[in-house]
Amino acid sequence: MTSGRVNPQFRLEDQGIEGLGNVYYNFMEPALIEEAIKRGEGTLGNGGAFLVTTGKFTGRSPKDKHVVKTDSVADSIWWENNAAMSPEGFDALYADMLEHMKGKDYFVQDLVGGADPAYSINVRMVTELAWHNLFIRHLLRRPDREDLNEFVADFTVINCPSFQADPKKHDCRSETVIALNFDRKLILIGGTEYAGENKKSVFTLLNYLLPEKGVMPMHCSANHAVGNPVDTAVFFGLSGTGKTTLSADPARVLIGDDEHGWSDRGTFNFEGGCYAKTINLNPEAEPEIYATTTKFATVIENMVFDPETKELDFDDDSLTANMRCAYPLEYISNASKTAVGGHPKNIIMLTCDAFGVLPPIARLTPAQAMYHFLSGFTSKVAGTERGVTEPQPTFSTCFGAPFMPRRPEVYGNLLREKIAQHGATCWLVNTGWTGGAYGVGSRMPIKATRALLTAALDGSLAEAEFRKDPNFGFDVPVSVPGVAEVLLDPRRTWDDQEAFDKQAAKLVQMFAENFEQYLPFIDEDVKAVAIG
Ligand SMILES: Nc1ncnc2c1ncn2[C@@H]1O[C@H](COP(=O)(O)OP(=O)(O)O)[C@@H](O)[C@H]1O
Ligand SMILES: C=C(OP(=O)(O)O)C(=O)O
Ligand SMILES: [Mn+2]
Repeated sequence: MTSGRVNPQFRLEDQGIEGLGNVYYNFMEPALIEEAIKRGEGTLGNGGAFLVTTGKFTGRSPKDKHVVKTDSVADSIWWENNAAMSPEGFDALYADMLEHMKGKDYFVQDLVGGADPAYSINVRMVTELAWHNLFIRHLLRRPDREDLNEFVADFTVINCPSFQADPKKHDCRSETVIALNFDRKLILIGGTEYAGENKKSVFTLLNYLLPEKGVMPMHCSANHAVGNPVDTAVFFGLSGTGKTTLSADPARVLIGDDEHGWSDRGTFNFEGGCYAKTINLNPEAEPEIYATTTKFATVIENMVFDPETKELDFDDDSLTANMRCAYPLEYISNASKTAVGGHPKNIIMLTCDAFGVLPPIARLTPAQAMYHFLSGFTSKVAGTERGVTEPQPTFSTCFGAPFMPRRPEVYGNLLREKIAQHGATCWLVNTGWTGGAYGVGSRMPIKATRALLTAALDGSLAEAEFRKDPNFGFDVPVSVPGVAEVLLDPRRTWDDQEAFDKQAAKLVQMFAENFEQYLPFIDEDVKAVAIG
């Protein structure tokens, strides 16, 4: 039996996917929740939120993600960063997955990635879980209902958590698999229930496709000034650095919280929703995101709650530190209706420095911006990736290495050209530790980060007095209204200043060692600002 709305010429059977049980096409939120509850996938929460747990996998499995090594992509994929799968392995994987799917019910959402129609792709998401269908309906962009009658997918994603891959037969690493095949226009996901794999696999796809069209794909959030989309800011950052938190600024219009493109026409969100961390979510510091946790159909993933009152416990990380809520963009009251913005006037590179060495804000020259973009220094926070249980320093190039199929210089050069063309001002913002490293100091207060960002974005910070940082060579403001002066100089926040100097020297050394790999590819002016 099939139900729902679908292009009669583009059913799963037309794609060669046959023999399934019931197929539910493009169900809307209430019907998806009914189906999910019927199947015991989760329970209803306050305000009609939907509460789920995901079992063993509560974060991404980057090591289980593979790109299929077909002739057409063999020369353009950065294989040192993307595990290969043979075309034969993929064909066997696909055949076995289709066999496994036989007789089972599936949910289909026909969606769009990219708010600018000039650069968007149609994505069909086929999911075993009704709530995954709800999740991805929030996260990607929903076409008008009437347009579904003509929808044809450019790419299809099949997500089947109950399927277990066979490393020998399928040329993968474990029973969990995420396999991207650019020739077959297919992404197969098996053996994990973590919802983030759905959205990040589409992101990876766009990161491959868009550079060929001259569009810079970015792991960043974005917002613009009220009434003035030309005044756009983007916030690059690896998971946990504050993209979602800091872009939801009540004084600005939210374009999106995670993935954007920068074309000759300006910036555009790839997505139509947000995926926020809820650990220690505080209604005073983050009221907009907090409010979404009791809105209809918001997906609450891996949060502990009181079975009687369904009150969520924001401090209980016993299931994972990576507990999340997923909601459509419009649940943030000041979100953009179009999800597009201008050319970024300001580019913020967020880092979460668990060493407590980097200043809370620094102004970067274009060459320094390129240096930090390629370096991508931050700490992985607990939970988002399997096996990470406390902050772990890492260099994740382009602030998103797990999602970058091409070589870093492809993205670096594109960004460089666009910064030069549009004269964007670049900043490095540390949302990590102050007053000592992780274990001694504490996380930068959100209020201070917000005040610094406000000053950077409204132009007042440009007027401040700056000092040159002795370790990194960038400009650091000496004082900013509304922020304790001592915070601006990390060395002064440490009790033991010699210990700071040692830690700083160690970090400079780490930067230098990591950057060696980029030296053959970069311009002289970037080489000149390379530290260490
Ligand atoms: N100074 C700060 N700036 C931004 N986030 C902070 C800060 N201090 C603590 N946090 C917390 O860090 C986390 C940042 O996560 P999030 O915004 O979801 O990052 P991302 O979207 O980049 O993955 C949130 O849980 C937020 O409450
Ligand atoms: C969903 C994710 O993104 P982020 O933490 O950047 O919001 C993720 O990394 O799994
Ligand atoms: Mn985020």
